[in-house]
Amino acid sequence: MNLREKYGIPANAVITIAGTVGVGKSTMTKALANALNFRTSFEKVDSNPYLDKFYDDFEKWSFHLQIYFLAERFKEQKRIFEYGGGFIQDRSIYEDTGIFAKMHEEKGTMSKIDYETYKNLFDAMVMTPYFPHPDLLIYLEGPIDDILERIEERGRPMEQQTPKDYWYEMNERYENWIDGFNACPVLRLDINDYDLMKNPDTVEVIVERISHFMEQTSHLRRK
Ligand SMILES: Nc1ncnc2c1ncn2[C@@H]1O[C@H](COP(=O)(O)OP(=O)(O)O)[C@@H](O)[C@H]1O
Ligand SMILES: Nc1ncnc2c1ncn2[C@H]1C[C@H](O)[C@@H](COP(=O)(O)O)O1
Repeated sequence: MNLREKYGIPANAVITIAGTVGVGKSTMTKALANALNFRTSFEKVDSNPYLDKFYDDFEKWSFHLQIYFLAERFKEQKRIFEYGGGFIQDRSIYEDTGIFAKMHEEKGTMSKIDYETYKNLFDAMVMTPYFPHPDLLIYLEGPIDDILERIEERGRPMEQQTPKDYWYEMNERYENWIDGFNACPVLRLDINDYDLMKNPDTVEVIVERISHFMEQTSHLRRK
């Protein structure tokens, strides 16, 4: 019996992993998909044609990048629901607008007109009764200094060259955003409560928590 069966997680569940850059979403996505025998939906970083340019010049490339991410995530969303679920998704579509686009608009590195155009498109595509929300959003959180260390260790040059204040501000925005998020049930996990790198078996504890949480919130989920 695999962990999904052992803990009664529905085979068609869609679980999305949210949290700031470097917190451990991809690592968690792989571990959970492996434990539950689910498919994965990853953000493509290396093949993103705008990301490097964006980090070089936020003002010039913010709009292009947001449109690119929106299209990519929407395609992934379609793929997930065409398979009938059974997916772990690395980052939710809600973070694009709730964190990134909003932050750049408020900092002045995305124009108000571009933001409005982007937001209208996002709302028309996503915030409709026809858009299926995930069954669960797992929010990863932890001390910002630990997260900065992880960004450093991972060593993506574009992120290394970005001032630390950018990551501090993003983390703060995440904490405020998650407190008001209500598109689907949220399970918050502290990154210091598990260590999937040193001890991969801790994934079972997380699966158990997911199972317990999904049982408690089953009345809130899509049928
Ligand atoms: N539990 C952990 N302990 C130590 N390092 C970790 C842990 N989880 C992830 N990492 C490391 O932190 C970095 C960022 O993790 P990643 O999963 O890529 O984050 P994200 O997808 O949220 O940006 C990677 O180098 C990864 O190996
Ligand atoms: N919507 C986004 N706008 C700007 N930058 C974004 C967006 N989504 C992801 N990113 C960036 C942040 C990181 O540099 C990479 C990958 O994110 P990660 O949290 O490491 O998976 O893309």
